Amino acid sequence: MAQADQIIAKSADELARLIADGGLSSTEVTTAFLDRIDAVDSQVEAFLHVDREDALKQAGEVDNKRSAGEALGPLAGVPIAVKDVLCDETKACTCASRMLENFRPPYSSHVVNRLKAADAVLIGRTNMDEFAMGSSTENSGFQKTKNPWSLDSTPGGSSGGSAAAVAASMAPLALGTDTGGSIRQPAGFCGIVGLKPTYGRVSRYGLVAFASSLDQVGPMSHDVSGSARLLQAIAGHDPLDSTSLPEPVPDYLSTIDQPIDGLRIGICREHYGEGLSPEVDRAVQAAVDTYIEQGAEVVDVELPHSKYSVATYYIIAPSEASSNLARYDGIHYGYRAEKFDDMIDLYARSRGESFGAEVKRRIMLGTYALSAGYSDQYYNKALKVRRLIRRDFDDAFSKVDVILSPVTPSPAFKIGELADDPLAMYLSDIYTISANLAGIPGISIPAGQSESGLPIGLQLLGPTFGEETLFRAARMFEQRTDWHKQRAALA
Ligand SMILES: NC(=O)C[C@H](N)C(=O)O
Repeated sequence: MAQADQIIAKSADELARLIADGGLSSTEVTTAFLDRIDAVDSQVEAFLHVDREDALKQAGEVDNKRSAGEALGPLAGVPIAVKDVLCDETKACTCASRMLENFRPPYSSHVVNRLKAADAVLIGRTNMDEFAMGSSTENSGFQKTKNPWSLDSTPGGSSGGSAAAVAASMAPLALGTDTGGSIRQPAGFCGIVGLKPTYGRVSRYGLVAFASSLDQVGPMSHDVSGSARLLQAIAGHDPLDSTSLPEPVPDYLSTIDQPIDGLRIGICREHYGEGLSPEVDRAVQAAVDTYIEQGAEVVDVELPHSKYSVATYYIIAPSEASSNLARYDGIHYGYRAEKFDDMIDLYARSRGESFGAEVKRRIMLGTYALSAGYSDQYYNKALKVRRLIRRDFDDAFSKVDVILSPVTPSPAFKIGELADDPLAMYLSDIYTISANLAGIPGISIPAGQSESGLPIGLQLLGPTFGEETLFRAARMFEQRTDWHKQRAALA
């Protein structure tokens, strides 16, 4: 194997350690990943923007710091792909929308600043569903990202570019965002690890808002240690986000290899009914057996309101989106229509010409749900159901440490398969959405493969601030299996 092939096959944790010890320079590592992008991204289309020179400059700075004996951050020299919804003042931030095609943010997001402070190399900006609305990355205003395991399948979404970048070994780490499953679902479809943190664990400052009470930024990687290392760098209180919480951040990496004695795994029987593909069902049952072999106890839990989670989400998320996206009016910033009659016409044309169909659908749904005379019936009622969903989880976590479930009802669907059926697309988030409504953390880990060779994910949900438990429990599975070592066979 050539040196570059060996580098891109390594996990983020191995790379971080090798660079820190001087076994590899960041320039070597970054070059290997940039070359991989050059070789395969024309097939995968995971990136919207890669600046080779800039990435190598960042890598060179890390190498110089190292040779000067200066202290290095925890991600020193490790390349990371960033979803194009997180502001970086040195780059355009498009949210994969024509509306923001030329938008250069005047400031950087908290997480981008944290990555820079951790000495990471920001290698490129990844594709996504427009404004994070979607589950397949087909709603991007620019390109359709392919699943590296099967180029005619979607990578999931909305963080499909980030998931595909990691799965295709174009970056060892990526940042995604998760409003209703947008980290966990693409991680599941692409055979990688993805974690949605507790709401408030990671600052949303500089994250372009979709649904502010649900959005969280989180890590994506090949294995659990990569996500733990990345979360460590971005978690913690930020006074610039009033919803960020001052809870201390544990040292995730130091406990990750400690198995949880007598782990209590909650299973909700309702998760295993109609609509679940037999292949996913089998993989999840096999995962349960793997835990039982390690002394875990399986406990039935009830989540009686989770059947309302998709309906609840598709009122609350579009309502917040309709308000958040009101700022794109063609005047303040963003796309402006060339021809218009008056101000109202300018608003209408600018929005009409630059937003895609799904964004328009969500704005209309949300505006309707919030409108006078309907808000009690829809929005306010959805808030009450959200509270009940949260309460179900509180009850469940008084009995168990984690709740185990599929990530999605089936492995990755084909490009175009659900594109004309928004409801079917919304249902692909059925297992992930309730965690966002409840604000709790969830992790998706590789746990199997379908007969046609597509990855199958496993989800573990934890109580508020239970990320450490999730990492340890996920690592117990990883130590007994090698799904996380499988790589997509791209030429
Ligand atoms: N943004 C997300 O978390 C994904 C979800 N499928 C949505 O379209 O809202």
